This record gives sequence, C-alpha cells and structure tokens, in this order.
Amino acid sequence: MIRVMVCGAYGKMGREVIKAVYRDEQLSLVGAVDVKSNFDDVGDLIGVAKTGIPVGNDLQTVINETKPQVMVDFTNPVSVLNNIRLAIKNGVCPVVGTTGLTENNISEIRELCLQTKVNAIISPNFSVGAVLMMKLSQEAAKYLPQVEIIELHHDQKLDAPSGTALRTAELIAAQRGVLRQGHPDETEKLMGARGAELAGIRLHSVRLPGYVAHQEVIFGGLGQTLTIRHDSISRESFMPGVILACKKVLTVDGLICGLEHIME
Ligand SMILES: NC(=O)C1=CN([C@@H]2O[C@H](COP(=O)(O)OP(=O)(O)OC[C@H]3O[C@@H](n4cnc5c(N)ncnc54)[C@H](OP(=O)(O)O)[C@@H]3O)[C@@H](O)[C@H]2O)C=CC1
Ligand SMILES: O=C(O)C1=N[C@H](C(=O)O)C[C@H](O)C1
Repeated sequence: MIRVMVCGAYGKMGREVIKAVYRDEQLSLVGAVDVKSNFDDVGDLIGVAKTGIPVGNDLQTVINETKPQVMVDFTNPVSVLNNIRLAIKNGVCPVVGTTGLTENNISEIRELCLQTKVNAIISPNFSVGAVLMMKLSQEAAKYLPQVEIIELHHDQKLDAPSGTALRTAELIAAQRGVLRQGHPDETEKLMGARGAELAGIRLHSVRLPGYVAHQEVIFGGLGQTLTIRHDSISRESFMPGVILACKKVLTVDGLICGLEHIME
C-alpha cells in the first residue's frame, strides 16, 4: 500500500481525489490538508462515516503525524510551490495538478528532485482525452500550421489561460515555430479582442457557470478547418490519471512533466 495525502482537500478537485484514493486498493489515504479545515475527518468531506483519517490545516503537521509517501496537490497557483518544496524537503513525492507554475519554478523543482532523490510528477491535465488532444494537435500542426485555441472553464477558475491551453500552444510552437497569423494590418478595436498570444498562436479563455473544463484547437487551411475538441464533463475524468501518477511516482526518475510520460 502506498501512503497518500491530499492537499486542497475542500476544493473541487481535492474532494474527488480523496474519494478516488480512498477507494483504491493499492493506495492508502493517510491524511489531507486544507487551509479551511478545522481538524475534520475525511469522512465528512466525502459523505461516509468517520474514517479516523484527519484533515489538518497545516501541511508540515499533517506530514509529521501521518508519514505519507505521496502528496497530491490541487490547491492554487499561489500555494503550490511552497507545498512542493515542503513535501520534497520531508522526502514526500509530490503529484501535482495545480496549474500556474512558471518555467523557473519547474527548473527549481527539477533541481530539488535531483539533489534529494525525491521524485515528482506534475501534469497540467490528468485526463487521457486532453493528453490525446494535445498530442493530436501537435501532429496536425505539421500539416495545418495556422491555429487558434479556445478554452472554456467554470467561472471559479483563477488562472487564464488554462495550463492545458498553454501546454497545447507550447507543443504546437515546438512543432511549427513562431508564425505570424491573421492580417498583417489587423487592429483590435477593443483591447484583447484577438486573445493572448504565444509564438503567434492566439488563446481565448471563456469563463461561465455550467462548464467544467473544455478546449477546442482550431486549425485553418485552404478551404477547410479542422477542430480537435476535448470535454471534461465531470472531474472524474482526471481521476485515473491522478491514481496512476500516485502509483508511479515512487519509481520514476526525478521530475516528470506530463501524464503522457507515464501512460502505458
Ligand atoms: N491537472 C489537472 O488535471 C487539473 C488541474 N486543476 C487545477 O487544480 C487547481 C485546483 O483546482 P480546484 O479544485 O478547481 O480549486 P478549488 O479552489 O476548488 O480548490 C482548492 C482548495 O485548496 C485550498 N488551498 C489553498 N491554499 C492551500 C494550501 N496552502 N494548503 C491547503 N489547501 C489550500 C483552497 O482553499 P481556499 O478556497 O480557502 O483558498 C481550496 O479549498 C487549479 O490550479 C486548477 O487549475 C483542476 C482540474 C484538473
Ligand atoms: O481549473 C480547472 O478546472 C482545470 N485546470 C487545468 C488547466 O488549467 O488546464 C486542467 C483542466 O483544464 C481543469
């Protein structure tokens, strides 16, 4: 049994991860953390009887008391880096879905993993469908290099563009390079009308109640368009990826970025 704790326990993802880890036969849920917790029991969060598994509000205390091997983090872009640093310092392997880590942050984490021999897995998206969407988009960009991305999320999301949209744009840019798209003389009559830009790729973020997590990658060519679309219609879509990462993180080599690198 691999001993797992979950950080961000009261959140939309945290609750779902707690349920998934609690039900898995090879994982043992030993504790959880949320800044809002008042020393609750995990059972209160997932609607089962008392489990005896604590939800604390301080990561170091929960690590000391529950001795986890793996920390799953779904918190927010402000908290995530310190949680990772603390986990690694304590010999706990992070599995991170929280978005917003910069390239510098990733370099620091890679270095920490190297120095301490503690592994970590970070993925901007843990759903298999989204990983395929990114892979297929990179392939399509070989033949249809002009592309824009529209990502659509629930209106409680803190970061824009989404981590998935950014990663998709980076993969496409790695394939086709920087490309100026649209009319050379185009102007924005309202600032932001053409979206954000990465290597010439325009990214558009929609935030509305009703959505979970969705993305369209639209390619345009002579007389044709190709749309690759992925929809997470529930947060269950991320759970097989998170569970797989919890099982693999103890035996990978250092820091792994992207679910695709551990999928069989
Ligand atoms: N990689 C993937 O597949 C996916 C990634 N995500 C990402 O995961 C992150 C979380 O998403 P979501 O669950 O929707 O967000 P929520 O806001 O619903 O949940 C985050 C929870 O973490 C708590 N929290 C904040 N700081 C800390 C801390 N230092 N220690 C413990 N708990 C803390 C928050 O408390 P409070 O509200 O008081 O701040 C909140 O309860 C986002 O970055 C999102 O983009 C989401 C879905 C899939
Ligand atoms: O905040 C979310 O909900 C999600 N965040 C991740 C992202 O920013 O890409 C993954 C997924 O899109 C859901």
